Amino acid sequence: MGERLIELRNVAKSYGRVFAVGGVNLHVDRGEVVGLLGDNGAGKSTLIKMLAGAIRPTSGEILVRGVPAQNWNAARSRDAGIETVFQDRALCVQQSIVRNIFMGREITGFLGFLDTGKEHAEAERLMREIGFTSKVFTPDSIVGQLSGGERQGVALARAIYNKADLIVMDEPTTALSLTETEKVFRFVRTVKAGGRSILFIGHNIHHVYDIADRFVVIDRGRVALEATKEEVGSAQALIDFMEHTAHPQGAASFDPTAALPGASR
Ligand SMILES: Nc1ncnc2c1ncn2[C@@H]1O[C@H](COP(=O)(O)OP(=O)(O)OP(=O)(O)O)[C@@H](O)[C@H]1O
Repeated sequence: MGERLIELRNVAKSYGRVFAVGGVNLHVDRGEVVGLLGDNGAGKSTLIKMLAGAIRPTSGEILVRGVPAQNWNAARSRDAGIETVFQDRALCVQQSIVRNIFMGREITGFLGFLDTGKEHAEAERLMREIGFTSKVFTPDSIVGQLSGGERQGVALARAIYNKADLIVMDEPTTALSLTETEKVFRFVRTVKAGGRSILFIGHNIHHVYDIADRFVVIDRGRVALEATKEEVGSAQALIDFMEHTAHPQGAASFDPTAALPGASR
């Protein structure tokens, strides 16, 4: 098992009397891809916002490499090597690829002036590293002219430039074509091969099953299942489990281990 990069321990978040997340344990180790699944409103976004330091847990602990984090916020999350690629990808569509990659962390040279030559060379290196190359676009191409999958590439290049150890991808394949989804998968595999970790949030269970090593299913703010791919055995078993958790009357008589060949819990 790789180093424990991040751990949420018994973390809860409430808004007034509404519990968005109630007492969740979740961890990501180095070099693994964890799939985070759950219905609409299950609490996935709340969890990743807490990881990103965008919101604070109401209770519970966040541990970074085994050490409890103090005063957790967005800057500390970034410093801890966590980058979140949100659903809208938070890119400036009127700007070039190179400007988007280095936004807020520009490469400067003598007297603090922007070193555009170095930025271009570094952008090309990053794009090669994640297999994001093309005869059509260059680092100067405008992001608004790129496809959804290519925009994901820009967001990932930025995360890699920022030396993220954990990249949180919020529904990265939603609204992508098959070819583009395959590109995103290729990025994920390259990132993993480089020893980084991914937390992959998705609604398409087949996509998440294909790419993840371990799965965490959230249901109404709680962990309904945590299992490795080996334990789960098939995408269909995961679908069956999720259908039962979404229908509580079925869940009462549903034994997840029966639906998950090889499951140990
Ligand atoms: N700022 C907020 N104020 C009040 N309730 C909130 C707030 N943010 C989230 N919630 C509630 O918390 C619950 C979990 O929401 P969350 O957005 O985390 O779910 P999700 O799993 O990401 O859903 P989706 O897949 O639809 O994006 C929902 O019931 C939601 O209405």
